[in-house]
Amino acid sequence: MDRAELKMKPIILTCGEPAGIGPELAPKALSAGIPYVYLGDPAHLPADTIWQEVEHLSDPVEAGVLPVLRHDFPAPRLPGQPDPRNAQGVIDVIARAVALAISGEASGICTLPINKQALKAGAAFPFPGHTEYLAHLAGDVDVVMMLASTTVSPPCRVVPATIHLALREVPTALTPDLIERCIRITAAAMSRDFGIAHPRLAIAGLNPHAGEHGVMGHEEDEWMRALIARLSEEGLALRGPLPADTMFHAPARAGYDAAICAYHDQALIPIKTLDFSGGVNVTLGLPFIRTSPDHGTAFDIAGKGIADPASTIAALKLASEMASRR
Ligand SMILES: NC(=O)C1=CN([C@@H]2O[C@H](COP(=O)(O)OP(=O)(O)OC[C@H]3O[C@@H](n4cnc5c(N)ncnc54)[C@H](O)[C@@H]3O)[C@@H](O)[C@H]2O)C=CC1
Ligand SMILES: NCC(=O)COP(=O)(O)O
Repeated sequence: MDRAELKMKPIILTCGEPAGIGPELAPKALSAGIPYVYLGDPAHLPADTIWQEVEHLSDPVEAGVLPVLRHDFPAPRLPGQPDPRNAQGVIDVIARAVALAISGEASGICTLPINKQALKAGAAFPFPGHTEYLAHLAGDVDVVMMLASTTVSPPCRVVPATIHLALREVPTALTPDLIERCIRITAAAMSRDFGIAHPRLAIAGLNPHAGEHGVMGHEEDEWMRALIARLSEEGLALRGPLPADTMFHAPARAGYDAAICAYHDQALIPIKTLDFSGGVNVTLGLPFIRTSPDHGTAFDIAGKGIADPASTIAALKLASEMASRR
């Protein structure tokens, strides 16, 4: 651990869905050597977890011990089977973590996965995911979701312009205004949080072959090219619209720092294929730092003790790097 990390305020690691693998990943990630405090119910942690309750985030805890800021839940943890009674607790933990980050007590938050369906069923959660809920908690700010690789070179960083949206709704939701906001937020965050002074962004087309000049779709010719040209004149380093199928292999990735994609799977398939265990989900545009592992609740393996903490460790490390840059 370097001096900056030693002095850094801890990151809050939110428990996420108790029935998922989150509570198993929390103690496993201690090996990263990053200061963090788990916010959740200690009764949900695996029985062999060595943990200590802290009242304040700055309370000292010995190495190898998981510091826990207690948040009691009404129901026990049944791996793989979310209990609707716990849904509101999951939501409240995220809000509590955000308050700690906004107040400056924590240097950022790293969220363990939630199960969108369980939160909707158990607490009528009105948001499709963390990203939208965090934007709301921060005062309805404009944010974008980025998934960033940490172990492949050249790096793979992708931004889905539309996020948790049915595919049939994408063409209507994908507007020049939306892509422009994604470009501006991403470019600013690449400079501020990733240390890339003049970020190069690639913009994927919506259609196969980026429309092939109207043969397979019209959005690229109707407005995407004009938007990219206008923003390029301002000095932004942009390329596109590019055919999405040929923009993610290594030589192509060497030509840009982040890709703005039209929809969820166009962005997430390449990164989860290239770097599932090292991928990190980052919300750009928030007034505080938020990262997350790139995977979900993995109910199929919850309780088996086999969940891989690599993505959580990568998420904690990235949050710590971002915090030291700020
Ligand atoms: N940031 C978040 O809160 C996220 C939440 N989700 C939610 O998670 C739920 C389940 O989503 P799925 O699409 O099934 O994706 P998933 O990532 O939970 O699981 C996909 C496959 O990957 C495996 N896997 C995932 N993480 C792993 C790990 N750390 N170690 C070993 N194997 C791992 C699982 O066992 C499963 O076979 C959904 O409700 C989804 O919305 C999904 C992605 C991110
Ligand atoms: N597929 C990515 C995902 O579901 C992450 O969503 P969020 O909870 O971070 O908004």
